[in-house]
Amino acid sequence: MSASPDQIVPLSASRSRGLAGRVRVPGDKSISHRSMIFGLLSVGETTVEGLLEGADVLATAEACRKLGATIERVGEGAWRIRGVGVGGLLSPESALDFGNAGTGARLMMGVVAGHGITASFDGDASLRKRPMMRVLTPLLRMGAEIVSSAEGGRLPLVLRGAADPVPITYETPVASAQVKSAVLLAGINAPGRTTVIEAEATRDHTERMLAHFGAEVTVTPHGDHGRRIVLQGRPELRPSPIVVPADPSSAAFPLVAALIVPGSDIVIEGVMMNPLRIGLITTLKEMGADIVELDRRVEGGEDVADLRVRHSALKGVDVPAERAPSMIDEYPVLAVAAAFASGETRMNGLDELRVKESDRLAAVAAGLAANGVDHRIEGNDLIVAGTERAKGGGLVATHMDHRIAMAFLVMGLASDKPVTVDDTGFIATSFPVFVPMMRGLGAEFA
Ligand SMILES: O=C(O)C1=C[C@@H](OP(=O)(O)O)[C@@H](O)[C@H](O)C1
Ligand SMILES: C=C(OP(=O)(O)O)C(=O)O
Repeated sequence: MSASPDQIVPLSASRSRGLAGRVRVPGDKSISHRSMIFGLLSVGETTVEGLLEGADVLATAEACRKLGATIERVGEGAWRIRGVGVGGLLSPESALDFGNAGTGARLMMGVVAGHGITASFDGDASLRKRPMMRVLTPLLRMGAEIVSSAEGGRLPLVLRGAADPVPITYETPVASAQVKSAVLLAGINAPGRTTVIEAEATRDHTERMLAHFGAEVTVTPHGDHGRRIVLQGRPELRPSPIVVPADPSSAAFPLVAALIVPGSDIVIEGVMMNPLRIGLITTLKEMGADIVELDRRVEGGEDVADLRVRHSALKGVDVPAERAPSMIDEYPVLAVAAAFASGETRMNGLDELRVKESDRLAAVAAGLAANGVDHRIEGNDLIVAGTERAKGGGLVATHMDHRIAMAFLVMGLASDKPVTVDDTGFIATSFPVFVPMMRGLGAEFA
Protein backbone atom coordinates (compact mmCIF):
# COMPACT_ATOMS: atom_id res chain seq x y z
CA MET A 1 0.00 0.00 0.00
CA SER A 2 1.07 3.60 -0.50
CA ALA A 3 1.17 6.18 2.26
CA SER A 4 -2.13 7.55 3.58
CA PRO A 5 -3.43 11.13 3.33
CA ASP A 6 -2.50 11.86 6.94
CA GLN A 7 1.23 11.25 6.32
CA ILE A 8 3.47 13.48 4.23
CA VAL A 9 5.69 11.18 2.20
CA PRO A 10 7.85 12.59 -0.61
CA LEU A 11 9.07 10.24 -3.36
CA SER A 12 11.42 10.46 -6.33
CA ALA A 13 11.04 8.68 -9.65
CA SER A 14 14.01 8.09 -11.89
CA ARG A 15 14.71 6.90 -15.39
CA SER A 16 13.62 3.29 -15.63
CA ARG A 17 14.31 0.44 -18.01
CA GLY A 18 11.39 -0.68 -20.17
CA LEU A 19 8.29 -1.45 -18.10
CA ALA A 20 6.99 -5.01 -18.47
CA GLY A 21 4.22 -7.17 -17.05
CA ARG A 22 0.46 -7.44 -16.62
CA VAL A 23 -1.46 -5.45 -14.03
CA ARG A 24 -5.04 -4.83 -13.02
CA VAL A 25 -5.61 -1.39 -11.54
CA PRO A 26 -8.22 -0.99 -8.75
CA GLY A 27 -11.94 -0.61 -9.30
CA ASP A 28 -13.47 2.52 -10.77
CA LYS A 29 -13.78 5.29 -8.21
CA SER A 30 -17.01 6.75 -9.60
CA ILE A 31 -18.78 3.38 -9.61
CA SER A 32 -17.39 2.52 -6.17
CA HIS A 33 -18.82 5.67 -4.54
CA ARG A 34 -22.16 5.03 -6.24
CA SER A 35 -22.22 1.36 -5.14
CA MET A 36 -22.24 2.47 -1.52
CA ILE A 37 -24.90 5.10 -2.11
CA PHE A 38 -27.22 2.82 -4.08
CA GLY A 39 -26.70 0.12 -1.47
CA LEU A 40 -27.85 2.62 1.17
CA LEU A 41 -30.89 3.59 -0.90
CA SER A 42 -32.22 0.07 -1.42
CA VAL A 43 -33.80 -2.23 1.15
CA GLY A 44 -31.91 -5.49 1.53
CA GLU A 45 -28.41 -6.59 0.64
CA THR A 46 -26.28 -5.23 -2.18
CA THR A 47 -23.06 -7.09 -2.90
CA VAL A 48 -20.07 -5.37 -4.48
CA GLU A 49 -17.03 -7.00 -6.06
CA GLY A 50 -13.92 -5.12 -7.08
CA LEU A 51 -14.64 -2.06 -4.93
CA LEU A 52 -11.91 0.57 -4.90
CA GLU A 53 -10.73 0.51 -1.28
CA GLY A 54 -9.30 4.02 -1.47
CA ALA A 55 -9.74 6.70 1.17
CA ASP A 56 -12.33 8.59 -0.92
CA VAL A 57 -14.66 5.60 -1.19
CA LEU A 58 -14.12 4.53 2.41
CA ALA A 59 -15.26 8.01 3.48
CA THR A 60 -18.46 7.55 1.47
CA ALA A 61 -18.96 4.12 3.08
CA GLU A 62 -18.62 5.69 6.53
CA ALA A 63 -21.15 8.38 5.61
CA CYS A 64 -23.59 5.69 4.42
CA ARG A 65 -23.18 3.94 7.79
CA LYS A 66 -24.00 7.17 9.61
CA LEU A 67 -27.16 7.46 7.50
CA GLY A 68 -28.30 3.98 8.54
CA ALA A 69 -26.63 1.37 6.30
CA THR A 70 -24.85 -1.70 7.63
CA ILE A 71 -21.69 -2.21 5.64
CA GLU A 72 -19.13 -4.97 5.92
CA ARG A 73 -16.03 -5.98 4.04
CA VAL A 74 -16.10 -9.69 3.33
CA GLY A 75 -12.91 -10.04 1.28
CA GLU A 76 -10.54 -8.06 -0.88
CA GLY A 77 -12.73 -5.60 -2.76
CA ALA A 78 -15.81 -7.59 -1.70
CA TRP A 79 -18.38 -5.70 0.32
CA ARG A 80 -21.96 -6.16 1.54
CA ILE A 81 -24.29 -3.25 2.12
CA ARG A 82 -27.64 -3.53 3.89
CA GLY A 83 -29.54 -0.44 2.97
CA VAL A 84 -32.46 1.39 4.53
CA GLY A 85 -34.22 2.32 1.30
CA VAL A 86 -35.40 5.59 -0.22
CA GLY A 87 -37.15 7.55 2.53
CA GLY A 88 -35.56 5.45 5.29
CA LEU A 89 -32.48 7.54 6.03
CA LEU A 90 -31.61 8.71 9.56
CA SER A 91 -30.19 12.11 10.53
CA PRO A 92 -26.54 11.32 11.32
CA GLU A 93 -25.34 12.01 14.86
CA SER A 94 -21.97 13.39 13.77
CA ALA A 95 -20.60 15.20 10.72
CA LEU A 96 -20.18 13.33 7.45
CA ASP A 97 -16.48 13.75 6.69
CA PHE A 98 -15.63 13.21 3.03
CA GLY A 99 -11.91 13.83 3.37
CA ASN A 100 -10.49 14.73 -0.04
CA ALA A 101 -13.47 13.55 -2.11
CA GLY A 102 -15.60 15.91 -4.16
CA THR A 103 -17.65 13.04 -5.55
CA GLY A 104 -18.64 11.65 -2.15
CA ALA A 105 -19.55 15.05 -0.71
CA ARG A 106 -21.52 16.29 -3.70
CA LEU A 107 -23.44 13.09 -4.40
CA MET A 108 -24.34 12.74 -0.75
CA MET A 109 -25.64 16.32 -0.69
CA GLY A 110 -28.12 15.16 -3.31
CA VAL A 111 -29.14 12.17 -1.19
CA VAL A 112 -29.60 14.28 1.97
CA ALA A 113 -31.41 17.05 0.05
CA GLY A 114 -34.06 14.54 -0.97
CA HIS A 115 -34.78 13.35 2.54
CA GLY A 116 -36.31 15.09 5.57
CA ILE A 117 -33.07 14.85 7.53
CA THR A 118 -30.30 17.24 8.56
CA ALA A 119 -26.62 16.45 8.07
CA SER A 120 -23.29 18.24 8.50
CA PHE A 121 -20.75 17.92 5.70
CA ASP A 122 -17.03 18.41 6.08
CA GLY A 123 -13.78 17.52 4.41
CA ASP A 124 -10.06 18.22 4.37
CA ALA A 125 -8.40 21.55 3.53
CA SER A 126 -8.59 20.77 -0.22
CA LEU A 127 -12.29 19.88 -0.18
CA ARG A 128 -13.10 22.92 1.96
CA LYS A 129 -11.85 25.14 -0.86
CA ARG A 130 -13.96 23.54 -3.60
CA PRO A 131 -17.21 25.09 -4.88
CA MET A 132 -20.40 23.51 -3.60
CA MET A 133 -22.99 26.03 -4.85
CA ARG A 134 -22.97 24.20 -8.18
CA VAL A 135 -24.83 21.34 -6.47
CA LEU A 136 -26.57 23.39 -3.80
CA THR A 137 -28.28 25.75 -6.29
CA PRO A 138 -30.49 23.04 -7.84
CA LEU A 139 -30.91 21.27 -4.48
CA LEU A 140 -32.28 24.46 -2.91
CA ARG A 141 -34.79 24.65 -5.76
CA MET A 142 -35.85 21.13 -4.82
CA GLY A 143 -36.60 22.31 -1.27
CA ALA A 144 -33.37 21.72 0.65
CA GLU A 145 -32.06 24.46 2.96
CA ILE A 146 -28.54 25.47 3.94
CA VAL A 147 -28.61 25.79 7.73
CA SER A 148 -25.04 27.10 7.87
CA SER A 149 -21.95 27.04 5.70
CA ALA A 150 -18.54 28.55 5.22
CA GLU A 151 -18.23 31.45 2.78
CA GLY A 152 -19.78 30.87 -0.63
CA GLY A 153 -21.62 27.70 0.43
CA ARG A 154 -18.35 25.87 1.01
CA LEU A 155 -17.69 23.14 3.59
CA PRO A 156 -18.17 22.80 6.48
CA LEU A 157 -21.90 23.09 5.93
CA VAL A 158 -25.14 21.88 7.42
CA LEU A 159 -27.87 20.87 5.00
CA ARG A 160 -31.52 20.30 5.83
CA GLY A 161 -33.18 18.10 3.27
CA ALA A 162 -36.76 18.20 2.00
CA ALA A 163 -39.12 15.43 3.10
CA ASP A 164 -41.07 16.07 -0.11
CA PRO A 165 -38.49 17.28 -2.61
CA VAL A 166 -39.82 19.14 -5.63
CA PRO A 167 -39.07 17.43 -8.95
CA ILE A 168 -37.35 19.97 -11.19
CA THR A 169 -35.96 20.33 -14.67
CA TYR A 170 -32.35 21.46 -14.43
CA GLU A 171 -30.01 22.52 -17.17
CA THR A 172 -26.49 22.12 -15.77
CA PRO A 173 -24.40 25.27 -16.30
CA VAL A 174 -21.12 23.29 -16.03
CA ALA A 175 -20.30 19.91 -17.53
CA SER A 176 -20.30 17.95 -14.28
CA ALA A 177 -21.39 14.40 -13.54
CA GLN A 178 -21.35 15.32 -9.86
CA VAL A 179 -23.95 18.07 -10.35
CA LYS A 180 -26.10 15.85 -12.56
CA SER A 181 -25.87 13.01 -10.07
CA ALA A 182 -26.72 15.17 -7.06
CA VAL A 183 -29.95 16.33 -8.74
CA LEU A 184 -30.89 12.79 -9.79
CA LEU A 185 -30.16 11.40 -6.34
CA ALA A 186 -32.40 14.05 -4.75
CA GLY A 187 -34.98 13.30 -7.46
CA ILE A 188 -35.19 9.66 -6.40
CA ASN A 189 -37.41 10.72 -3.49
CA ALA A 190 -39.35 13.38 -5.42
CA PRO A 191 -42.94 12.60 -6.43
CA GLY A 192 -42.76 13.04 -10.21
CA ARG A 193 -40.20 13.44 -12.92
CA THR A 194 -36.82 15.01 -12.30
CA THR A 195 -35.06 16.07 -15.50
CA VAL A 196 -31.41 16.99 -15.98
CA ILE A 197 -30.26 18.47 -19.27
CA GLU A 198 -26.54 18.63 -19.96
CA ALA A 199 -25.01 20.40 -22.95
CA GLU A 200 -22.00 18.05 -22.88
CA ALA A 201 -22.54 14.41 -21.95
CA THR A 202 -20.67 13.52 -18.76
CA ARG A 203 -19.99 10.11 -17.23
CA ASP A 204 -23.27 8.21 -16.97
CA HIS A 205 -22.67 5.89 -14.04
CA THR A 206 -25.55 7.28 -11.97
CA GLU A 207 -28.03 6.78 -14.82
CA ARG A 208 -26.78 3.26 -15.44
CA MET A 209 -26.97 2.39 -11.78
CA LEU A 210 -30.46 3.84 -11.40
CA ALA A 211 -31.62 1.53 -14.20
CA HIS A 212 -29.68 -1.41 -12.73
CA PHE A 213 -31.47 -0.92 -9.40
CA GLY A 214 -34.87 -0.85 -11.13
CA ALA A 215 -35.66 2.88 -11.47
CA GLU A 216 -37.36 4.22 -14.59
CA VAL A 217 -34.83 6.49 -16.26
CA THR A 218 -34.72 7.61 -19.87
CA VAL A 219 -31.73 9.16 -21.59
CA THR A 220 -32.08 10.93 -24.94
CA PRO A 221 -29.65 13.03 -26.99
CA HIS A 222 -29.71 16.79 -26.51
CA GLY A 223 -28.05 19.14 -29.00
CA ASP A 224 -24.75 18.14 -30.56
CA HIS A 225 -22.98 16.62 -27.56
CA GLY A 226 -25.51 16.61 -24.73
CA ARG A 227 -28.14 14.47 -23.07
CA ARG A 228 -31.51 14.78 -21.40
CA ILE A 229 -32.06 12.46 -18.46
CA VAL A 230 -35.52 11.93 -17.02
CA LEU A 231 -36.02 10.04 -13.76
CA GLN A 232 -39.40 8.92 -12.46
CA GLY A 233 -39.23 9.56 -8.72
CA ARG A 234 -39.99 7.27 -5.79
CA PRO A 235 -38.99 3.99 -7.38
CA GLU A 236 -38.49 1.01 -5.16
CA LEU A 237 -34.79 0.38 -5.61
CA ARG A 238 -33.97 -3.33 -5.64
CA PRO A 239 -30.62 -4.33 -4.17
CA SER A 240 -28.53 -5.53 -7.09
CA PRO A 241 -25.08 -7.09 -7.34
CA ILE A 242 -22.34 -4.80 -8.61
CA VAL A 243 -19.08 -5.80 -10.27
CA VAL A 244 -16.76 -2.79 -10.47
CA PRO A 245 -14.54 -2.67 -13.57
CA ALA A 246 -10.96 -1.36 -13.44
CA ASP A 247 -10.74 2.43 -13.35
CA PRO A 248 -9.66 4.00 -16.65
CA SER A 249 -8.54 7.11 -14.74
CA SER A 250 -6.09 4.98 -12.73
CA ALA A 251 -5.06 2.92 -15.78
CA ALA A 252 -3.98 6.24 -17.33
CA PHE A 253 -0.81 6.28 -15.20
CA PRO A 254 0.80 2.93 -16.13
CA LEU A 255 -0.50 3.52 -19.65
CA VAL A 256 1.31 6.82 -20.15
CA ALA A 257 4.35 5.45 -18.30
CA ALA A 258 4.63 2.58 -20.80
CA LEU A 259 4.26 4.98 -23.74
CA ILE A 260 7.12 7.25 -22.62
CA VAL A 261 9.62 4.76 -21.12
CA PRO A 262 11.64 3.28 -24.00
CA GLY A 263 11.39 -0.49 -24.35
CA SER A 264 8.10 -0.81 -22.44
CA ASP A 265 5.48 -3.44 -23.26
CA ILE A 266 2.71 -3.96 -20.68
CA VAL A 267 -0.88 -5.17 -20.44
CA ILE A 268 -3.46 -3.45 -18.23
CA GLU A 269 -6.34 -5.84 -17.64
CA GLY A 270 -10.08 -5.28 -17.60
CA VAL A 271 -10.07 -1.52 -18.12
CA MET A 272 -13.54 0.02 -18.33
CA MET A 273 -14.11 1.33 -21.87
CA ASN A 274 -17.29 3.34 -21.20
CA PRO A 275 -17.32 5.82 -24.11
CA LEU A 276 -17.77 8.72 -21.69
CA ARG A 277 -14.49 7.85 -19.95
CA ILE A 278 -11.98 7.10 -22.67
CA GLY A 279 -11.09 10.52 -24.08
CA LEU A 280 -7.48 9.96 -23.02
CA ILE A 281 -7.17 6.75 -25.03
CA THR A 282 -8.68 8.47 -28.08
CA THR A 283 -6.23 11.36 -27.68
CA LEU A 284 -3.17 9.18 -27.16
CA LYS A 285 -4.06 7.12 -30.23
CA GLU A 286 -4.26 10.35 -32.23
CA MET A 287 -0.77 11.12 -30.91
CA GLY A 288 0.47 7.84 -32.34
CA ALA A 289 0.30 5.67 -29.23
CA ASP A 290 0.52 1.92 -29.66
CA ILE A 291 -2.46 0.84 -27.57
CA VAL A 292 -4.19 -2.37 -28.61
CA GLU A 293 -7.51 -3.42 -27.12
CA LEU A 294 -7.46 -7.16 -26.47
CA ASP A 295 -10.44 -9.31 -25.52
CA ARG A 296 -13.11 -6.64 -25.51
CA ARG A 297 -15.99 -7.94 -23.41
CA VAL A 298 -18.77 -6.89 -21.06
CA GLU A 299 -18.22 -7.11 -17.29
CA GLY A 300 -20.68 -5.82 -14.72
CA GLY A 301 -22.70 -4.10 -17.46
CA GLU A 302 -19.71 -2.12 -18.82
CA ASP A 303 -17.48 -2.72 -21.84
CA VAL A 304 -13.98 -3.61 -20.71
CA ALA A 305 -10.77 -4.54 -22.53
CA ASP A 306 -7.21 -5.58 -21.75
CA LEU A 307 -4.94 -2.84 -23.06
CA ARG A 308 -1.54 -3.77 -24.49
CA VAL A 309 0.62 -0.68 -24.42
CA ARG A 310 4.08 -0.32 -25.96
CA HIS A 311 6.57 2.52 -25.96
CA SER A 312 5.65 4.85 -28.82
CA ALA A 313 6.92 7.90 -30.67
CA LEU A 314 4.21 10.45 -29.90
CA LYS A 315 3.35 13.63 -31.78
CA GLY A 316 1.55 16.72 -30.52
CA VAL A 317 -2.18 17.13 -31.22
CA ASP A 318 -5.03 19.53 -30.61
CA VAL A 319 -7.46 18.20 -27.99
CA PRO A 320 -10.95 19.65 -28.53
CA ALA A 321 -12.72 21.24 -25.58
CA GLU A 322 -15.80 19.05 -26.07
CA ARG A 323 -13.70 16.00 -25.27
CA ALA A 324 -12.88 17.33 -21.78
CA PRO A 325 -15.71 15.62 -19.85
CA SER A 326 -14.58 12.20 -21.10
CA MET A 327 -11.03 12.71 -19.80
CA ILE A 328 -11.38 15.41 -17.18
CA ASP A 329 -9.16 13.71 -14.58
CA GLU A 330 -6.56 12.65 -17.15
CA TYR A 331 -5.14 16.05 -18.19
CA PRO A 332 -2.25 16.06 -15.69
CA VAL A 333 -0.91 12.80 -17.09
CA LEU A 334 -1.71 13.82 -20.68
CA ALA A 335 0.44 16.93 -20.12
CA VAL A 336 3.27 14.56 -19.15
CA ALA A 337 2.76 12.49 -22.32
CA ALA A 338 2.74 15.74 -24.31
CA ALA A 339 6.17 16.67 -22.95
CA PHE A 340 7.55 13.46 -24.48
CA ALA A 341 5.83 14.04 -27.85
CA SER A 342 7.30 15.94 -30.74
CA GLY A 343 5.56 19.24 -31.37
CA GLU A 344 2.85 21.16 -29.60
CA THR A 345 -0.10 19.61 -27.82
CA ARG A 346 -2.91 22.02 -27.23
CA MET A 347 -5.46 21.09 -24.56
CA ASN A 348 -8.51 23.30 -24.93
CA GLY A 349 -11.20 24.27 -22.43
CA LEU A 350 -9.64 23.26 -19.11
CA ASP A 351 -11.57 25.67 -16.87
CA GLU A 352 -12.95 22.81 -14.72
CA LEU A 353 -9.38 21.81 -13.86
CA ARG A 354 -9.14 24.88 -11.67
CA VAL A 355 -11.67 23.48 -9.14
CA LYS A 356 -10.41 19.96 -8.57
CA GLU A 357 -8.43 18.75 -5.53
CA SER A 358 -6.01 21.53 -6.49
CA ASP A 359 -6.00 24.15 -9.22
CA ARG A 360 -4.72 21.51 -11.61
CA LEU A 361 -4.00 23.93 -14.41
CA ALA A 362 -1.64 25.89 -12.14
CA ALA A 363 -0.21 22.75 -10.50
CA VAL A 364 0.53 21.09 -13.86
CA ALA A 365 2.10 24.25 -15.24
CA ALA A 366 4.30 24.59 -12.13
CA GLY A 367 5.35 20.94 -12.36
CA LEU A 368 6.23 21.28 -16.05
CA ALA A 369 8.21 24.43 -15.30
CA ALA A 370 10.09 22.74 -12.45
CA ASN A 371 11.18 20.00 -14.84
CA GLY A 372 12.22 22.10 -17.81
CA VAL A 373 9.19 21.50 -20.04
CA ASP A 374 8.23 24.41 -22.25
CA HIS A 375 4.53 25.26 -22.01
CA ARG A 376 2.09 28.14 -21.75
CA ILE A 377 -1.46 28.82 -20.58
CA GLU A 378 -3.73 30.83 -22.88
CA GLY A 379 -7.04 31.54 -21.15
CA ASN A 380 -8.26 28.07 -20.18
CA ASP A 381 -6.04 26.23 -22.66
CA LEU A 382 -2.75 24.52 -21.87
CA ILE A 383 -0.15 24.25 -24.60
CA VAL A 384 2.82 21.95 -24.07
CA ALA A 385 5.74 22.26 -26.48
CA GLY A 386 6.94 18.67 -26.63
CA THR A 387 10.59 17.91 -27.32
CA GLU A 388 10.46 14.14 -26.73
CA ARG A 389 12.12 14.65 -23.36
CA ALA A 390 11.86 16.35 -20.00
CA LYS A 391 14.93 17.53 -18.16
CA GLY A 392 13.47 16.57 -14.79
CA GLY A 393 15.36 17.40 -11.63
CA GLY A 394 12.40 19.33 -10.21
CA LEU A 395 10.51 19.20 -6.94
CA VAL A 396 6.77 19.14 -7.66
CA ALA A 397 4.25 20.60 -5.21
CA THR A 398 1.26 18.26 -5.22
CA HIS A 399 -1.21 20.46 -3.25
CA MET A 400 -3.10 17.50 -1.68
CA ASP A 401 -3.80 16.22 -5.18
CA HIS A 402 -3.32 12.52 -5.98
CA ARG A 403 -3.36 13.02 -9.73
CA ILE A 404 -0.61 15.65 -9.66
CA ALA A 405 1.53 13.27 -7.56
CA MET A 406 1.02 10.28 -9.86
CA ALA A 407 1.42 12.26 -13.10
CA PHE A 408 4.81 13.70 -12.12
CA LEU A 409 6.07 10.39 -10.74
CA VAL A 410 5.31 9.00 -14.21
CA MET A 411 7.30 11.86 -15.75
CA GLY A 412 10.33 10.96 -13.62
CA LEU A 413 10.43 7.43 -15.08
CA ALA A 414 11.52 8.86 -18.44
CA SER A 415 13.09 12.25 -17.66
CA ASP A 416 16.84 12.99 -17.80
CA LYS A 417 17.08 13.59 -14.05
CA PRO A 418 14.78 12.26 -11.28
CA VAL A 419 11.51 14.02 -10.48
CA THR A 420 10.52 14.38 -6.83
CA VAL A 421 6.98 14.94 -5.63
CA ASP A 422 6.57 16.56 -2.23
CA ASP A 423 3.81 14.23 -1.02
CA THR A 424 2.46 10.86 -2.12
CA GLY A 425 0.02 10.48 0.79
CA PHE A 426 -3.03 11.50 -1.24
CA ILE A 427 -2.44 8.79 -3.83
CA ALA A 428 -4.26 6.57 -1.31
CA THR A 429 -7.52 8.41 -2.09
CA SER A 430 -7.89 6.76 -5.50
CA PHE A 431 -5.04 4.30 -6.20
CA PRO A 432 -3.63 2.92 -2.92
CA VAL A 433 -1.45 0.32 -4.68
CA PHE A 434 0.02 2.73 -7.22
CA VAL A 435 3.60 2.70 -5.91
CA PRO A 436 3.97 -1.08 -5.48
CA MET A 437 2.12 -1.81 -8.73
CA MET A 438 4.35 0.54 -10.71
CA ARG A 439 7.44 -0.90 -9.01
CA GLY A 440 6.25 -4.35 -10.09
CA LEU A 441 6.33 -3.14 -13.71
CA GLY A 442 9.88 -1.90 -13.23
CA ALA A 443 9.38 1.71 -12.11
CA GLU A 444 12.33 3.15 -10.17
CA PHE A 445 10.96 4.96 -7.14
CA ALA A 446 13.11 5.93 -4.17
O1 LIG B 1 -19.15 11.87 -10.90
C1 LIG B 1 -18.00 11.44 -10.67
O2 LIG B 1 -17.80 10.32 -10.16
C2 LIG B 1 -16.86 12.30 -10.99
C3 LIG B 1 -17.03 13.39 -11.80
C4 LIG B 1 -15.95 14.31 -12.18
O3 LIG B 1 -16.12 15.52 -11.48
P1 LIG B 1 -17.06 16.73 -12.01
O4 LIG B 1 -18.46 16.29 -11.95
O5 LIG B 1 -16.79 17.86 -11.05
O6 LIG B 1 -16.57 17.02 -13.39
C5 LIG B 1 -14.58 13.75 -11.88
O7 LIG B 1 -13.62 14.78 -11.93
C6 LIG B 1 -14.51 13.04 -10.56
O8 LIG B 1 -13.24 12.46 -10.35
C7 LIG B 1 -15.53 11.93 -10.48
C1 LIG C 1 -11.57 15.21 -9.27
C2 LIG C 1 -11.40 14.05 -8.69
O1 LIG C 1 -12.17 13.54 -7.66
P1 LIG C 1 -13.22 14.25 -6.70
O2 LIG C 1 -13.92 15.34 -7.45
O3 LIG C 1 -14.13 13.14 -6.28
O4 LIG C 1 -12.45 14.77 -5.51
C3 LIG C 1 -10.35 13.10 -9.14
O5 LIG C 1 -10.34 11.96 -8.66
O6 LIG C 1 -9.50 13.45 -10.00
